[in-house]
Amino acid sequence: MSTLTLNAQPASMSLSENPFIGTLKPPANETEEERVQRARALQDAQKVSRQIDESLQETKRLLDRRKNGIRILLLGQAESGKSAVLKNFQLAFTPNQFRKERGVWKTVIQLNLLNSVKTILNVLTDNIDAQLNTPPPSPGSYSNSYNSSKIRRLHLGLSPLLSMETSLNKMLFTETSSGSPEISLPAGSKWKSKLGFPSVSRKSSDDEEPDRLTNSQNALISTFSKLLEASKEDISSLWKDEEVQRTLEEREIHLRDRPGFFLDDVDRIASSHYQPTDSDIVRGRVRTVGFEEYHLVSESAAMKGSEFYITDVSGMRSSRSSWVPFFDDAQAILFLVPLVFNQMLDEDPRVNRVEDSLTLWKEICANVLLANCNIIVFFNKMDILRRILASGAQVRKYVPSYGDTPNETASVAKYFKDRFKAYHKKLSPKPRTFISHETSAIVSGFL
Ligand SMILES: Nc1nc2c(ncn2[C@@H]2O[C@H](COP(=O)(O)OP(=O)(O)OP(=O)(O)O)[C@@H](O)[C@H]2O)c(=O)[nH]1
Ligand SMILES: [Mg+2]
Repeated sequence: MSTLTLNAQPASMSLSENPFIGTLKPPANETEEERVQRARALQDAQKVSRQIDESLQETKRLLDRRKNGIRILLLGQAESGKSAVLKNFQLAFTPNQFRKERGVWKTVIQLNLLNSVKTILNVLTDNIDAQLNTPPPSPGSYSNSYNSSKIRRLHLGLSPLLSMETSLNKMLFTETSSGSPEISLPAGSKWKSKLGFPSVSRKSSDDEEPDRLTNSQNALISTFSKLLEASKEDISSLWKDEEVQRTLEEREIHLRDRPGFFLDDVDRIASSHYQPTDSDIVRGRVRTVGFEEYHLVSESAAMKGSEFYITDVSGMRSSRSSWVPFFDDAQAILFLVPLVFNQMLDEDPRVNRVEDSLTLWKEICANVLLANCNIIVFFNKMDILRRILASGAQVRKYVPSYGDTPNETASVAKYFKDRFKAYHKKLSPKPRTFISHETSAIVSGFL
């Protein structure tokens, strides 16, 4: 480290030769008072010099330690599963630390659950509006069990919970510029500190420690949980209602494939005594804003002392230019590609998710800063791909070049793998091996 050796004082240099301290030499005709002042200034200067030396030593020690660790950068579009992979690393290498955070996920997961409820209510309300504006094809042909008065009653019943959800989101999370209804995480794990759990990340795009929640804010969280419990039956019957399921199907809204889906577990999650499981935490959705680096020191005896430095970033299109400073340091990049060929980007509903991943992939492959970096592709969300294909969706409808290739999981995965591999070969500045895995990052323990 040239800057370290340039700034450090050579051991052979005496204090009086030090140019910094040398300016404190006694002037001619110095009075006693001036001499005392100068001695004090000299002592202060020596103290500062020692502190600088110590901090340089500490920086060097940390840099050496970091060099021996495994430095991983997680990349991929928003919702590709980067934070889910990070949580899997935590679960695999630092399970005790991971489980200590269990409590802070309760509120997040309960808010995720309510987000799905809001989506259903919005769809039903839109549906009723549409029916009111269009006369039925034949009298009585709309037999909607969730008619407008039922929806209004449901809205009314859930309104204290919904308004409390708005307050909680404001209190704990960041509003995104995309206007997304999802909860967003202000630069990593700082929200966990708010909820009383000390941050474990090394550095992030927001290093300010937030204030802990006040008693009244904690009371709000606990009231929210109790209100949710009181609404459990309403939520459960809403989700199980056949008419609701049919409406969602007609509108092609597949809630199970969306981030933070917990409606199949209402009874368990909407209980005030609910404790999230490992799998719940991995599935919990909080959109990453900015970046955060996590330092993991393996807790297992087999890998004792192994260290990982994992950087998790936001995958939003508007955030991707801020990834570049991390390229220099990364030893390995895990590049997440969710194979959800029938989904569009939230940020731009005209852009297909897999096409966006391919565009991003080409840029990453061609980047000269990453010429020596190992890049591993995780073709993620394989469980969702299987569900999409089982529902009968045809790949060629969304990706015309797929043509008449069989519409089944293995063929679809191979087709996309071949495309990513071809660009990797064509665009890499130097030859390197293409490595990929098919993953479902919500399956805890997949690593
Ligand atoms: N079904 C399924 N869900 C997944 C999988 N991987 C991630 N998810 C879920 O998809 C959602 C988005 O995952 P995240 O890990 O938050 O995505 P991200 O890439 O960190 O997204 P940003 O922070 O917005 O950049 C979460 O609710 C995850 O639980 C998967 O393989 N299968
Ligand atoms: Mg994330």
